[in-house]
Amino acid sequence: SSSPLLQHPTVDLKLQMILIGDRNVGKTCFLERYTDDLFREESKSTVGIDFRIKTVTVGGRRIRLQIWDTAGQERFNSITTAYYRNARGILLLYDVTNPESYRNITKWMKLIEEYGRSDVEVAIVGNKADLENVQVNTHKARNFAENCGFIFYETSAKASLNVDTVFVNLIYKILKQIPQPHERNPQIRRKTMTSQALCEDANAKRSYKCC
Ligand SMILES: Nc1nc2c(ncn2[C@@H]2O[C@H](COP(=O)(O)OP(=O)(O)OP(=O)(O)O)[C@@H](O)[C@H]2O)c(=O)[nH]1
Repeated sequence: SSSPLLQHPTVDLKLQMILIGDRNVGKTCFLERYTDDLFREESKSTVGIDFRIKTVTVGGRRIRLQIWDTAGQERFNSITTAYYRNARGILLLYDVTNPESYRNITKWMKLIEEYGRSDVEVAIVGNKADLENVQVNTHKARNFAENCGFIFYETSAKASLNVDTVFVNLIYKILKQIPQPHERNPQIRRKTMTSQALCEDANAKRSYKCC
């Protein structure tokens, strides 16, 4: 059996992310577009939890992503919330043609607050933006997300709109919290640690109560 280093000779970092949101908003399709660049009209409802792996290079760092896809049905919450605590990034999806899925964002945020890491980075994602009968106001949704300090995008898994962009932006935000591994130069090391300490302080003060 080879060492983990030999198995992943080029990976600098492993990150876990999780997709949450109401059933049928397109979480599985969104993830499949990202990892396999495909789209299914007949996507099956997720039972419990599933994951996919993707390796990407962001900011010059090779990152192995483990991305969890959860069932939107409430009866699975006791299973899926157990995966929140290892996730550095959460993608909270709603369907732009379904106002109820947007209103339920606050319910999902309560679960993030209860089960997630205090320094988790969140993206609010309005999916199915390819459809014509959009019912959720883009500006209101964006304002809401940005007031919470979250990333915001409208996306389409079907038309392949902004799917990569959401992940890249989220990864950049997460990387800001993680010191670079070039710790040989003490000058750089001190700087990195200071900025990380500042980040941690800012995160400690952050609360979703603003929303
Ligand atoms: N038009 C359009 N349809 C989409 C898009 N994304 C997903 N769908 C459709 O929406 C339906 C539900 O997609 P899923 O990915 O299974 O939804 P989910 O959020 O994973 O659902 P659960 O597993 O039940 O929580 C499927 O019929 C998809 O084809 C999109 O961007 N545009």
